[in-house]
Amino acid sequence: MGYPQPPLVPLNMESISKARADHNNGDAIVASYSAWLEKHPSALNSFDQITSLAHGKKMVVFLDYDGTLSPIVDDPDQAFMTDAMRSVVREVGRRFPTAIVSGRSRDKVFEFVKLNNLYYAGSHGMDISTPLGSLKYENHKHQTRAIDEKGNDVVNFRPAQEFLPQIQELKKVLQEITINVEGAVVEDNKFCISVHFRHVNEEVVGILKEMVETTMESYEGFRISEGKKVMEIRPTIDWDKGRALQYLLDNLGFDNSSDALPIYIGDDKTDEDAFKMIKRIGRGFSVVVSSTPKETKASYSLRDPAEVMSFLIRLGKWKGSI
Ligand SMILES: O=P(O)(O)OC[C@H]1O[C@H](O[C@H]2O[C@H](CO)[C@@H](O)[C@H](O)[C@H]2O)[C@H](O)[C@@H](O)[C@@H]1O
Repeated sequence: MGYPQPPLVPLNMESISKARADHNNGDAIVASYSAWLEKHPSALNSFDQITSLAHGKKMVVFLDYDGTLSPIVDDPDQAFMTDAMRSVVREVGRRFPTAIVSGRSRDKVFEFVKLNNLYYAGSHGMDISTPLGSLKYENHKHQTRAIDEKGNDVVNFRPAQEFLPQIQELKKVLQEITINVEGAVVEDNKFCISVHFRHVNEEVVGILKEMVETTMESYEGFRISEGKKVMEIRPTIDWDKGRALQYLLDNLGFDNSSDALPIYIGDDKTDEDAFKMIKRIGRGFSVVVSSTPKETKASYSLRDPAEVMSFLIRLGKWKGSI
């Protein structure tokens, strides 16, 4: 008795050449990613090299949130990190000074991460809160003492504070002009605003961008940068994620700052400012999270949040073993 035969699929020249093209395209993508990896080697494969350079130094860990600790998802309000990732970050925070540096408002990113043993820099670094007594300099012009929601004495660093009334007004204007653009979402990130277009019809995205750009022409002192299907609007002050990294690094009270070695992991354009800062200060490690080749100043790479988690697990174990 013979085995049942699969139905015969009729092949034509068109389907054969499409399959060949897909195959060749796949090969080309793999080849270009491999070429990119030569320039930005995997931080996992380079782990021993990283830790040997970090030996005897005080490593300080900086982590972006969206696309780094949580995968990019359709709804910004649902960008949860897994409990497993949270445990790993908690462990890292126990072993190294660790900061979350996000474009989100500080409150919102804290709601996602929910860890008390970390530092938080929200609004692209324009909102940093640190426990009173933890900083070397507590008389910076943008610092104010406050009591946080949990009743702790903290030092808030908010270099864009004076822009707050304008940002609130801007939020309302942006909500009004985008109200009829199906899928557009305006997100309040306290010292900056995100206009999301992930769910806007592709043919309308250009019009939306133009509307936002035209509106912003009447608001001096603001800039627009573009992230993943999002326009990020923030005050044009000399402050970004790189400056936030520098502020924390200089201020966390390391006796000899040349011993402090930053490692920054992030996936988006605004993280490039932190990669540039690491280059400028001439020590530390910059790691871009990307599964496709892209222009970056980062030295190392990781493909996705799953690889970020594997890397952080190894980092924690390494510190525990020395
Ligand atoms: O600095 P980050 O922590 O990476 O924040 C950058 C932006 O992240 C969020 O938007 C991005 O992630 C969303 C959830 O995965 C996704 O839906 C959206 O398309 C992405 O652009 C956040 O909502 C923005 O406000 C941040 O500016």
